Amino acid sequence: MSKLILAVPSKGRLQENVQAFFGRAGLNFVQSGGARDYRGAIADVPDVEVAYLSASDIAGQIASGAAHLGVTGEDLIRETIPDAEARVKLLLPLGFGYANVVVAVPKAWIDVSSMADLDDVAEDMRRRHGRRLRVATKYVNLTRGFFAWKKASDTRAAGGVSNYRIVESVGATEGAPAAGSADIIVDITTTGATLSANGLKVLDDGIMLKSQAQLVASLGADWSEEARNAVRTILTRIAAEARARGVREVRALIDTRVERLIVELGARFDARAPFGPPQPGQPLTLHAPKRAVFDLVGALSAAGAGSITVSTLEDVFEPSPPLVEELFRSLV
Ligand SMILES: Nc1ncnc2c1ncn2[C@@H]1O[C@H](COP(=O)(O)OP(=O)(O)OP(=O)(O)O)[C@@H](O)[C@H]1O
Ligand SMILES: O=P(O)(O)OC[C@H]1O[C@H](OP(=O)(O)OP(=O)(O)O)[C@H](O)[C@@H]1O
Ligand SMILES: [Mg+2]
Repeated sequence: MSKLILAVPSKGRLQENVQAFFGRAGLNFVQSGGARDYRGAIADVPDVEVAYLSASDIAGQIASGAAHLGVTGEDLIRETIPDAEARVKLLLPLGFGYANVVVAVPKAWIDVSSMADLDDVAEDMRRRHGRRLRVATKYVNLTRGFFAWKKASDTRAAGGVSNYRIVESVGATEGAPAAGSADIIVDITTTGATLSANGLKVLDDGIMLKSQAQLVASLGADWSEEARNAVRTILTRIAAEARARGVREVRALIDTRVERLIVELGARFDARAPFGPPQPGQPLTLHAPKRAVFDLVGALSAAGAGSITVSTLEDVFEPSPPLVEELFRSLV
């Protein structure tokens, strides 16, 4: 019997958000031992082992199949797993951990603002000084891919950045140009404060990836019966919470031709009547996308509704949530 391994960040900027995200879905982590125990469980969901790891280790464990399910940054997934499409399934973007992976050069390079300009600089260095442009980064694979892609898609015959070499950097990458160990960098940024403090600027077309935290599943893990049941429970709760966040419940007392009205409101506002037409004298219950709520209220008023209430919901359980179905389809 093999449990579902759920890998979550043990530290860093994603950790708190991840705990809160699972908490909202009614999935509460319990640590089995003391705070130094890096394994845990989820209260009331059997057959789950929670593994507390660093954000970059999570990408590796999902790739290898050591973990079934995890949360980490898309930047780390794309960097660590070259054939990501074949090995992992990105299930849900989580709306936190936003950051861009960017190409940044010294602000002092005033006439360099695009990748094409950068290529000119690189070419110049090679011709005049016989050396290659040095790029400090920990995103080695993403950088190689982006620089080659730029080359392929550039309309100029000699476009792209070809004459460069990567200087691997594990920390304080932004300091590399000032320290003289590289000419430019590729790194992750959110506010841009660190780049700015180091006298660097992002190239206009230098955004390589817009990243955020993702819920990901491993396609290569051992998907035992227990693991499948556990993931179904977890994803069903997550889907119910996510669905609830996007809709509002609208209730209104309507006395005429409710069936036709339901069809019409469905077409106009994507509103649904999860419990069908009400008994006479009872209010109609609709679920509608948050953004359509006030238009829907207007339409209900126009149709003669008396009082109308709008409420938020905690969870909306659907018979077979797409999140669950999609994962099971790709596991086969
Ligand atoms: N401003 C940011 N800088 C860096 N990472 C960010 C930022 N905002 C969100 N992230 C996301 O958080 C992930 C993990 O970053 P974090 O700094 O929390 O990990 P870490 O604890 O530093 O890990 P490691 O020790 O392996 O570097 C990043 O890969 C990225 O997806
Ligand atoms: O654009 P900003 O908002 O300034 O954020 C970007 C900085 O934050 C991250 O470092 P972090 O604080 O995670 O430290 P680390 O290098 O130890 O991971 C990242 O590596 C950048 O250095
Ligand atoms: Mg960090």
